[in-house]
Amino acid sequence: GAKWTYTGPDGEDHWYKHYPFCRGPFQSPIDFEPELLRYDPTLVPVEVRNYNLSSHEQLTLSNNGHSVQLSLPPRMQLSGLPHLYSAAQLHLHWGSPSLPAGSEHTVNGRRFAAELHVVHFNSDRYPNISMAADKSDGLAVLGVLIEIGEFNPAFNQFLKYLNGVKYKDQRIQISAFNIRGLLPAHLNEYYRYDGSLTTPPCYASVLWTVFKNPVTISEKQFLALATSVFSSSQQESAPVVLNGNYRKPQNSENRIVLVSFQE
Ligand SMILES: NS(=O)(=O)c1c(F)c(F)c(S(=O)(=O)CCO)c(N[C@H]2CCCc3ccccc32)c1F
Ligand SMILES: [Zn+2]
Repeated sequence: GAKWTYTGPDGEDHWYKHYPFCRGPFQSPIDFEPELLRYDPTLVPVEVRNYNLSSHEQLTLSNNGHSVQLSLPPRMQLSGLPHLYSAAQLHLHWGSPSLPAGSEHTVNGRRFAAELHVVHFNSDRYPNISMAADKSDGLAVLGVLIEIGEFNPAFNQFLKYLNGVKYKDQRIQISAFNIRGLLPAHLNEYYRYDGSLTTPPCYASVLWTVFKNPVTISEKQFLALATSVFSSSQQESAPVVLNGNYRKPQNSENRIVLVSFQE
């Protein structure tokens, strides 16, 4: 597809020119402002299956020029949602050293340092993510808000390999690890709403679950993420550092955000 970036002439305000859905309804991310929240006692804790991958297994870590992503096996599944969803990949959005606030979702206007997304597709209905990506009931993404604090050994299981994917289109095989360790301790408190991919093609195909409780990574881990990878390929003369790769909050259009917790 057409190239897109987070700033400049191909930045988010221009995405709609090649990707019309980016100007459509139900766009993500949004700001979780108090007036939109509605407690829903039927929201059960998210259940993850087979997230504890064996270190004998290998995963592909890659730099797609927009984020660093880790491929995930479809036997990793989500239950407790309207359908069974199988994992496809995880990736991150983060800020920059000068502006260490790069989460996509914000809470009452507060932007966190970074945000992890674990992308799943509706495996009750679709054979793979490509067939599911543009269907209204196609995807379910788990969002984990990240703030700077204690060192996080789980994130280091893939952050330690960033120098192997410095440039766009680089990919390496890494040892798998327990992906559950990247999520907050408790999966019972979350925001739930119908939204979209936060990158082109912006399909309104995502059931979002953003956990209320952030996780931490250390300042050093954040700086490694914010300074180690480039959106440019190795061949290009001028390296362009990849950071600030978050879309700004979209119009919530009076959408209700269900919450599984009471203040
Ligand atoms: N924030 S977000 O909305 O979760 C989100 C991203 F931000 C993001 F960059 C990606 S991407 O890395 O694939 C770059 C462009 O789509 C995805 N890809 C998903 C959805 C699109 C189809 C597809 C196919 C295979 C694997 C993953 C995906 C994405 F879902
Ligand atoms: Zn994302």
